[in-house]
Amino acid sequence: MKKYAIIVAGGSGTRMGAPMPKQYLEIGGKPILMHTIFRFFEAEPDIQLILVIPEKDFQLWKDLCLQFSFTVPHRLVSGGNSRFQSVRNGLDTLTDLDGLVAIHDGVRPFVNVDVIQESFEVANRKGSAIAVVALKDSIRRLTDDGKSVYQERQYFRLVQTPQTFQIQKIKKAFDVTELHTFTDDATVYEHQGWQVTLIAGNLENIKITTPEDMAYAAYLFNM
Ligand SMILES: Nc1ccn([C@@H]2O[C@H](COP(=O)(O)OP(=O)(O)OP(=O)(O)O)[C@@H](O)[C@H]2O)c(=O)n1
Ligand SMILES: C[C@](O)(CO)[C@H](O)COP(=O)(O)O
Repeated sequence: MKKYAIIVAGGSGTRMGAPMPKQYLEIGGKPILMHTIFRFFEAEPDIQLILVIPEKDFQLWKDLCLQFSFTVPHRLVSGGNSRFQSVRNGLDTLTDLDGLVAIHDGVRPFVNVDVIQESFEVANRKGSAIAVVALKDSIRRLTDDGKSVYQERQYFRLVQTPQTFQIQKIKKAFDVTELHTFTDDATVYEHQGWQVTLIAGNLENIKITTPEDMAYAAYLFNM
């Protein structure tokens, strides 16, 4: 069973507000994206890696690979205007319908190797494997009339990536879905009437989003 990973990094990082898209910012002296790609290579050395970035950044990325002597094999695919479209562009390049694909945010460099391996193992058996973590805080739901309602947190999970699937199914789900407002791949899959399987993610697997996350990421890197 062949394994693929689509690393989506086609965003512009508006919430980070940095001079360049956050996926190219450095942690521990190396661009975030290189740490992320390396985790997948470490977990599955035979994996086929697909990196989705804006076409205008292809040269920048190639220059960074030279500058940092980054030699993990991967191929580049052009990003789209939304995360959904970037994932779809990556999936469109996959022809091996019998394989498995992990879809992962380029800005989650602290994913555990164990989580990646388990996601492939579970997706092979069940069709999908979605990394999630339990909440530590209490939560409340806001209502339209300006109030809030207590929620039982044991029924909730924070959803991370990787989200790993049998290629045939996730390709079909993305092909037939016209609504592009889904915020993750599990929801696109589920929209076909297929139930997703959850696996335990790791708490450090944060999505680097805002400037405070950079300081926390530096701390996690040095742990
Ligand atoms: N058109 C897009 C938008 C997002 N992403 C990727 O999806 C992941 C999660 O998105 P997010 O954290 O929201 O990244 P940005 O869109 O860059 O951030 P922002 O919303 O602050 O602009 C990131 O790795 C991002 O690069 C993508 O591949 N293509
Ligand atoms: C896919 C994701 O990281 C799961 O938590 C999240 O939905 C991405 O959201 P974003 O708003 O595109 O960053």
